[in-house]
Amino acid sequence: MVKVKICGLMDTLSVLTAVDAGADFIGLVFAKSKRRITLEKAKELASIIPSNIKKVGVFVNEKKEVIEEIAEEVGLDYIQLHGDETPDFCAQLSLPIIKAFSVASVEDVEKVKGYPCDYYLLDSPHGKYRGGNGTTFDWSLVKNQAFLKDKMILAGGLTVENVAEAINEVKPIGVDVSSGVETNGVKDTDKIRAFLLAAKKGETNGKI
Ligand SMILES: O=C(O)c1ccccc1NCC(=O)[C@H](O)[C@H](O)COP(=O)(O)O
Repeated sequence: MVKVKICGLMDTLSVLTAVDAGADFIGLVFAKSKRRITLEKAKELASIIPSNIKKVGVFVNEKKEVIEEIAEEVGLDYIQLHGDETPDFCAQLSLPIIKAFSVASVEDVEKVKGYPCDYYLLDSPHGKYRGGNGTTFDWSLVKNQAFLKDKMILAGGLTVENVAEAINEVKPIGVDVSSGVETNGVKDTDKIRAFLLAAKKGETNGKI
């Protein structure tokens, strides 16, 4: 079954809803964003996430020492790098890595090759912030690419309305959402449940 990451959670009710509705990854944003949370809040939210659900810390061009200190304090399972981090930088981190890439061209997809990481999060080109902008990209750029198959988390503008279509068309190993489960910029528990239901019903690439 496809894995689902719900990103940018900032409050207890949203976290408990994502946990109850079957999320596989929960993303906590430590980068410049309207969804950025403090270290204290992150520790509080992390403490109510069961260990089978992976806690992902999202960073943009952050120092290795800062990432490692936050990861240790919060108990992160994955580091999501959403900036211009190099393959060398990814290799230096001791935790599992999700590397995010903005996809607007075939060349952008080619850049993914050679990155040492556990998952590639393929996202739309960034807007005001490096992620979480709620826009889709051309999925045809990333489908039928053998080298992406086992590691691809599809992101960018996914919603309850388009997530099943996205899964069927692209066949990623996972999907990620932030804006699509919000109402007026705030996480919406009904949308979190509906998204997880729609995503988990979608087809998979048979690898999970
Ligand atoms: O979500 C943010 O505010 C954010 C800010 C800076 C860097 C990354 C950020 N989010 C990372 C994510 O994984 C988002 O879920 C992803 O970009 C998709 O967002 P959306 O298009 O809003 O579903």
